[in-house]
Amino acid sequence: MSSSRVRENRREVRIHDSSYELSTDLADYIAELYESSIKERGTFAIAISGGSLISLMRELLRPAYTTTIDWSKWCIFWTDERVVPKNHVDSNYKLANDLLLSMLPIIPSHVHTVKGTLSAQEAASKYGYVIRQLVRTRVIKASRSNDCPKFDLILLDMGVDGHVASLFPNHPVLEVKSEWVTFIVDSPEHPPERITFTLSVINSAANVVVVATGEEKAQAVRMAIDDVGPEHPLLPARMVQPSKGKLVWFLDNEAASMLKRNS
Ligand SMILES: O=C1O[C@H](COP(=O)(O)O)[C@@H](O)[C@H](O)[C@H]1O
Repeated sequence: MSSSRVRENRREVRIHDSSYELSTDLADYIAELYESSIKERGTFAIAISGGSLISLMRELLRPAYTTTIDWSKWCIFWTDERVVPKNHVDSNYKLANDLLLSMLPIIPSHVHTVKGTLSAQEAASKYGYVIRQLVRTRVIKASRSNDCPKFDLILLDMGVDGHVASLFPNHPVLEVKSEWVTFIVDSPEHPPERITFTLSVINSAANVVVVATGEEKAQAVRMAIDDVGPEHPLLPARMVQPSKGKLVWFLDNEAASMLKRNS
């Protein structure tokens, strides 16, 4: 059992030998951030993504966490959602609910889902409004340097092409700075209609985690972390650079296999 960590400024890269070790470390890290948020302000505002992240988070279902965490303090949001009904197989909410949330005593009104029955534009605007209200009532902190929400933790799962949330490489959505939540109707990956946090919101968080596992993600991990490939300047994973917060990458050996420090 081994793992390695490289820290520089406010970025850390954790590389694990197995997905079991990765998920254990991830659960410990989430629990640590939960504790410090509770001490600081009594609430934990966490935004989750879809994809393989959710299976990796299932370590939180172990009694070590279920019995020690006060789940009533958790407020859950989505970094992105596909514009489909909540019971649709493509729904990020359904994935998280089926594999994780339904097994935890989280207060239903603290689970802030996206209305997938509206148009993408309406769903994004409504979700932005919900977040605005919760910033006003201090459920979510506000950033001091801009007017953005400052989530206690944003959990991203990087796709093979280097996308995070529903921010895709070289897509005009990467330029949206004035909105907190925006929408796309031409996602390169199915389904086409999605809503997503903008980079402004992601980079205003107090803590951001990016998870990537598997050899097929190694190239994008290299481009994002080693900052190579100037031919792809608009790689979303590389654009995740919290302005004041901390960024931690959680990788397995396969995803880390092309990193400079690994060769
Ligand atoms: O479409 C999406 O994909 C990513 C990554 O998914 P994976 O299957 O490559 O792990 C996900 O994090 C994002 O939230 C989602 O909407």
